[in-house]
Amino acid sequence: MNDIRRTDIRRIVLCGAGAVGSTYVERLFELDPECIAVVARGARRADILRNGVIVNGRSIRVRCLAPQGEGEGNVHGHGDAPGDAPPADLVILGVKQHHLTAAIEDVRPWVGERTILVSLLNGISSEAMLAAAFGADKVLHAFMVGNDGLREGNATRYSNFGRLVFGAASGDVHDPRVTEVSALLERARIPHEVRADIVRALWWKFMLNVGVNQVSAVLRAPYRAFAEVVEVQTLTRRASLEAVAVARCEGVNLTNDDVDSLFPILASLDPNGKTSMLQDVEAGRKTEVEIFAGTVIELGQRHGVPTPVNELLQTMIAALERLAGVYGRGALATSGPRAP
Ligand SMILES: NC(=O)C1=CN([C@@H]2O[C@H](COP(=O)(O)OP(=O)(O)OC[C@H]3O[C@@H](n4cnc5c(N)ncnc54)[C@H](OP(=O)(O)O)[C@@H]3O)[C@@H](O)[C@H]2O)C=CC1
Ligand SMILES: CC(C)(CO)C(=O)C(=O)O
Repeated sequence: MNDIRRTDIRRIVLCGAGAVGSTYVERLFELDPECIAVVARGARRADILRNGVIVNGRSIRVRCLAPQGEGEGNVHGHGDAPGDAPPADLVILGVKQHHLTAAIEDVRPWVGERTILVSLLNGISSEAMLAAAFGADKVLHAFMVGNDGLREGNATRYSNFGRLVFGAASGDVHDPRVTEVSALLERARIPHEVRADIVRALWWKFMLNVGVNQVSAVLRAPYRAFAEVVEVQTLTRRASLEAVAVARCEGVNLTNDDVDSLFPILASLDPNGKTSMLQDVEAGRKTEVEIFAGTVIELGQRHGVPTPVNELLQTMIAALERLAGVYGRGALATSGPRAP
């Protein structure tokens, strides 16, 4: 399928150095400061140029590339403009879903014929968006599991890196792109797992996020609550079971046992850590509810499957977003979890 001659991955461009993306910047910069650069414009770019990417209290002075329209007359001066560099061997996307369309345009100058694209985004749609923009032959399917990154302002803290689960949609674990990315992750000490059933695995992560992220957001529940509070578990199960039901209608063989498998994963995370969606709610940011409840509801309508729990969660999360807009994020802040 892929007749382009492949060599080691040496040039990596990352767009979206937040809770998850910044942990890749950290590991890749440790491997070789020259191999990794981030792409950012405007205030994000100014912040990275001024402070670096901050992970576990350390400022990483990673190179910051300027997207199209940003380099020319750039007040900060020392970034690289799109024309300056050859295409990347690997482009990693670490933005939220609602920023993906803009991020795709921002990384476009660094995508060449042999570039591989990997999305760290949750949900089941980012790979299709990348494939539509750049061609399916460039995209590997991927997701993160077991990481507990917490972003405060522009700094990220984590205690568990987690692992990148990835593979080719074809299921070929010997696909040259898979082999190349595996070799890079090995060198950079980034835990990873190659899966032949990556499409099903991606849906499994989607099912997890539909339950865990949304319930955490409406109940302000840190990870420990999923082990300690039976009602939190019940609500999570009910939301995730609706994702299982629509997945099965789409020909993806998730089962009710898959829902049980998500709880041990949460038990391995920082007990006081928070899902990305709870972090968004507390920071007064837009959430990714459209790719979780929104997708379950849409697929439910298509297949005649009732999705009442996700409908309620969607309404509650939309209300939280509007409340933050109307009253300010202070009205929604919590003082953090209390130990039992
Ligand atoms: N946090 C977690 O534990 C996990 C998150 N995920 C998934 O990973 C994805 C990212 O989540 P997370 O890391 O939490 O999100 P964050 O909001 O912490 O990070 C996203 C980063 O991308 C930046 N960004 C957005 N658009 C651009 C752009 N065009 N150019 C450059 N930078 C940009 C944002 O800047 P700004 O803040 O200024 O908008 C922010 O720094 C989501 O899909 C999430 O569901 C998956 C597994 C775990
Ligand atoms: C699994 C979990 C909850 C943490 O890694 C996640 O994917 C998220 O916070 O978005």
